[in-house]
Amino acid sequence: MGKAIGPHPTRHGVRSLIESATPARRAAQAVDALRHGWPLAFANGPVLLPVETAIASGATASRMLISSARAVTLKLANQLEAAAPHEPVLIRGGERFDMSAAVPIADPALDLRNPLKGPFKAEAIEWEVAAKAAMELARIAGILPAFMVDPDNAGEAQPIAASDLVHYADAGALKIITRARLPVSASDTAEIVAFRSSADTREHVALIIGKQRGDSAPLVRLHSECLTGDILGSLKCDCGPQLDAALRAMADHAEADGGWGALLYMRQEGRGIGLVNKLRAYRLQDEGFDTVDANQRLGLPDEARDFATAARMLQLLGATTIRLMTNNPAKVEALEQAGINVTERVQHQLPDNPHNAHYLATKRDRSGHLLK
Ligand SMILES: Nc1nc2c(ncn2[C@@H]2O[C@H](COP(=O)(O)OP(=O)(O)OP(=O)(O)O)[C@@H](O)[C@H]2O)c(=O)[nH]1
Ligand SMILES: [Zn+2]
Repeated sequence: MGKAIGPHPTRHGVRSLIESATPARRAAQAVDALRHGWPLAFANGPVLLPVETAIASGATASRMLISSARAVTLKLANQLEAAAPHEPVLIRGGERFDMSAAVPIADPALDLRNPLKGPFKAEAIEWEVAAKAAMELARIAGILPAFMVDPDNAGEAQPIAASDLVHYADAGALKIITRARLPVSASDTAEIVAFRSSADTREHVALIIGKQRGDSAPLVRLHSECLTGDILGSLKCDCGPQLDAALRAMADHAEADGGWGALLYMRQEGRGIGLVNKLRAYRLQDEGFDTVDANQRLGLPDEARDFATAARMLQLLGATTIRLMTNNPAKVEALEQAGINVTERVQHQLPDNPHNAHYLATKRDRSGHLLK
C-alpha cells in the first residue's frame, strides 16, 4: 500500500490516511466525498475539487479538468492534440477560475443561458490515470464530470489512488442478505431477495416468481432502475411497461408450465449515470439531442451499467442457465462473459407512444437493440 503514496507525502496528512485505509474503503470514501462536494487528493496526481457539488464557494484554480465532449463544446477541439480523443482535458483560462466561472464550464444545461467565457487553452496531462479515474468517480457519484485542479481554499481533501476503483466495482463482494414472501399484483406467491455489497452500498433486489427448480431455466428480466418510468409512469421511455409485462410473463410461465422467473431490479439509474444526470440528459433531449448524444454531451458514457453484478446475483440465486427477456444483445453478451449461460433471448418489445418513439428508434439505430 505504501506504493500508493503521492508526490506530496506530507500534504495535510495524506500519507497517513492513504496508508491506513484499504483500497475499497478509499474508493467508497471518494464517491461519498464527491457527493458532499469535498476535494479528492490523488496519489500521483493533483487535488481535484468537484465543481457541481463543491461546498468551498471561495475556491479558485488556474486549471480545470473536463470531459473531451465538454472541451469540444467549449471550442477547444482545435487544441485537442494536447489530449487523447475521448480522454479528459485539462484547460487553463485567461484568469483563475472561481466558482461563478467554473459552474457554466461544468454544466452543458447552462449553455443557452451563459455565453461561454474564453479563451481557454488545453494543456497536456501528466497524470492521465488519475484524470480518468476522476471522471469515472464522478459518474459513479452521479455528478457532472468537471473539477478544479489544485485549487486554493478547497478544504480538506480525501485521499484516493486510481487503482482503488476496481475494488468499488468488485461484484464478488455481493451477498444475499435476506429473503421474504412478497405478494405482488402479478403473483401472490412471489418472493423478494435482497443483496448488499460491502464495496458499493446500493441495494439490489430480485423478485422470484413461481417455484424455483433446478431442472428448468428461469425466465429472467434484468431491469435497471428508472424512477421516472417505474414509479412516475414516464412516457419518455419503455421501462414501466417492460417491468409490468416481464412480471406478467413470468407469472403466466409459472402458472401454465410450472416454470419460474426472476426479475433483477438493479439500482443503476439512467444506464449507470444516476438520476440527476439522466434528468440533465432529458433537458438536452428537449434541445434536440438524442439519448446517446445527450449522455455524451454531458461527458458521460451512454452505457455504464455493471452487468457483472447482475451475473453475480444470478449465481447467488442458483440461476446460471437462463432465458433472458431483452431486446439488447449487449446484455446477453455481458452476462455470458460473466459466466451465465443464456439459452434463449426472449423478445421484450412493448408498443411505443408519441413520447418514446424517437428514443426507441435511437436504441434500434445507434445502440444495437433488436426492435421491429
Ligand atoms: N441516460 C439515460 N438513461 C435512460 C434514458 N431513458 C431510459 N434510461 C435508463 O435506461 C435504463 C433502462 O434500460 P433497460 O430497459 O433495462 O435496458 P435496455 O438496454 O433498454 O434493453 P432492454 O432489455 O431491451 O429493455 C434505465 O436505467 C433507465 O433509467 C435516457 O434517455 N438517458
Ligand atoms: Zn425508463
